[in-house]
Amino acid sequence: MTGDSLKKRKIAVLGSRSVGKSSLVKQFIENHFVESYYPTIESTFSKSVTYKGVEYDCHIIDTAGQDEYSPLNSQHAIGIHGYVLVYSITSRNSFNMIQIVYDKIVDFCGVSDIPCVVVGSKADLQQRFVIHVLTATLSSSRQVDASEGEKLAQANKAAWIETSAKNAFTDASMSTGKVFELCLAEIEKRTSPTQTEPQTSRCLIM
Ligand SMILES: Nc1nc2c(ncn2[C@@H]2O[C@H](COP(=O)(O)OP(=O)(O)OP(=O)(O)O)[C@@H](O)[C@H]2O)c(=O)[nH]1
Repeated sequence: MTGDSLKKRKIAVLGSRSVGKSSLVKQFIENHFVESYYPTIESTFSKSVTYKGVEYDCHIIDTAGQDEYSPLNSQHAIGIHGYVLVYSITSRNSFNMIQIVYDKIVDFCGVSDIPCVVVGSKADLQQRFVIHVLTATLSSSRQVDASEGEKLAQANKAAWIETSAKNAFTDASMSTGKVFELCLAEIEKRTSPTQTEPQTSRCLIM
């Protein structure tokens, strides 16, 4: 298949600082995990992904961490087909940011329904809980229950998954590939077969 015949899909990865956005993307693209933390400015990666027998040329934009005051960068809204919104299961604040970011995208794009997957990252830290219980130290690292993540996603008609960039290799249920498959599924649900540009009702004055 030539590059031209691939379906291009642009996916933006957004969320608070240090939730593991870059680690998720790096694990998916390069199959490795880095323990050290280097704040991201912005990076774009490409990968060809086959989903339901169709090959997609995915451009994944790893963005800088957001807070409630960060304005949505227009480059993270215009021409974007789908979103991966990441919180860490160990940070309640990062979970609260998901609705804020989602609402900013909806406001900017002027459409009420955007293709989106909500991701609870660092799910391996939940396993540390078990170790703590066994050693009777009883301190959980989890601050956000899976059911809360699922409920938030449902309320916004988004997909939801928990994952771990750290354990993606050793635990298939934490695969980072599944995140991007879910995102493609959300995009395809809302895309007509002839449509190449993402849906937006925003009027732009150039
Ligand atoms: N235990 C664990 N640590 C993780 C995981 N993903 C990321 N981390 C760690 O969390 C820290 C932040 O990860 P990054 O991927 O740089 O986070 P980010 O969201 O891209 O951060 P910004 O660039 O500030 O937006 C790093 O020290 C990572 O090693 C994970 O799945 N499990």
